[in-house]
Amino acid sequence: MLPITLTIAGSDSGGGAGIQADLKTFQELKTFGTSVLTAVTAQNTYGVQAVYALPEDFIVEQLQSIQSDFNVNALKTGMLFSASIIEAVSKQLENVQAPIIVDPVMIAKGGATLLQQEAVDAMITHLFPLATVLTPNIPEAETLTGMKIQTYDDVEQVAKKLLAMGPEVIVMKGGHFAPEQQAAIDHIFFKNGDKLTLSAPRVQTKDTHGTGCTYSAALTAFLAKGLPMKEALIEAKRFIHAAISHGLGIGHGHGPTNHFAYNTKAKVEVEIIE
Ligand SMILES: Nc1ncnc2c1ncn2[C@@H]1O[C@H](COP(=O)(O)OP(=O)(O)O)[C@@H](O)[C@H]1O
Ligand SMILES: Cc1ncc(COP(=O)(O)O)c(N)n1
Repeated sequence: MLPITLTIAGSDSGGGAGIQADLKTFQELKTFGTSVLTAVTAQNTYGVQAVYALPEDFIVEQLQSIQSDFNVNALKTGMLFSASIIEAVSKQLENVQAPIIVDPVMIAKGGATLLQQEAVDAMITHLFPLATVLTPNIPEAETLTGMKIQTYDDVEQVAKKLLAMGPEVIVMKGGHFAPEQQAAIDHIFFKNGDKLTLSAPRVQTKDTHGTGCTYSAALTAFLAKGLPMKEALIEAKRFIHAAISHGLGIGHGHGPTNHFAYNTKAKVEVEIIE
């Protein structure tokens, strides 16, 4: 049976992030992608020009349509925008057995708000207890904990605080951390105390629109296919690294990543430190 994946996120008209990045990634990884739209953005590689959030009832309606027909093998959340959307979605996910990957999307690379300030608490209260994996970038992790991250020690302390909020695994994504380093390093912390560090060469490029969405979608797809957690994390890192390394030169601003690359280009070596 084809694994079924689900993304609950916002639409990016420019096709590089949000629902579009997720579905492209799900498809490349040979899973059957389904989607629940929370908001529609007018967006391109320059930034977000407008945001239109959908009514909570209609978001729940979409989710019910999927839940009443499909056996979803893994799902992710992306842009959830408001506290009321988070509450409605979380309620609907309460009895889900499949892995839930929460990408706590807050601010687009161009600075547009994708999560209202007062929604941060709702996310912590309602969604984090349901999360299998949480994938914050550094600014998101700082906002969620109210702590500053400057050193590796800070990364670990913040991750511990996030683990206490409910998720089983915290992926502290390194795209924004120590940009002077030659590597893009993700530090991963597990509830049982295990740690995993995944490092890949940092690519000098401005085409990083949708990296977080694409990464969490790849992780969702690999988990849907039944890979054990650590293998899924390693393959997701390979997927995003290939996508960033082979930019498509699309648009005039911060371009999208290449969702084809994992399947069409040589695989990069990810350094694994356990
Ligand atoms: N320039 C880069 N070169 C290689 N990998 C990168 C680069 N920027 C981000 N990554 C990787 O992409 C993934 C998404 O990270 P990040 O950019 O921090 O997330 P977000 O898009 O949510 O801000 C992580 O695995 C990170 O290490
Ligand atoms: C609809 C939508 N969802 C999420 C993002 C975040 O994108 P990025 O991965 O570049 O931070 C975005 N720009 N638009």
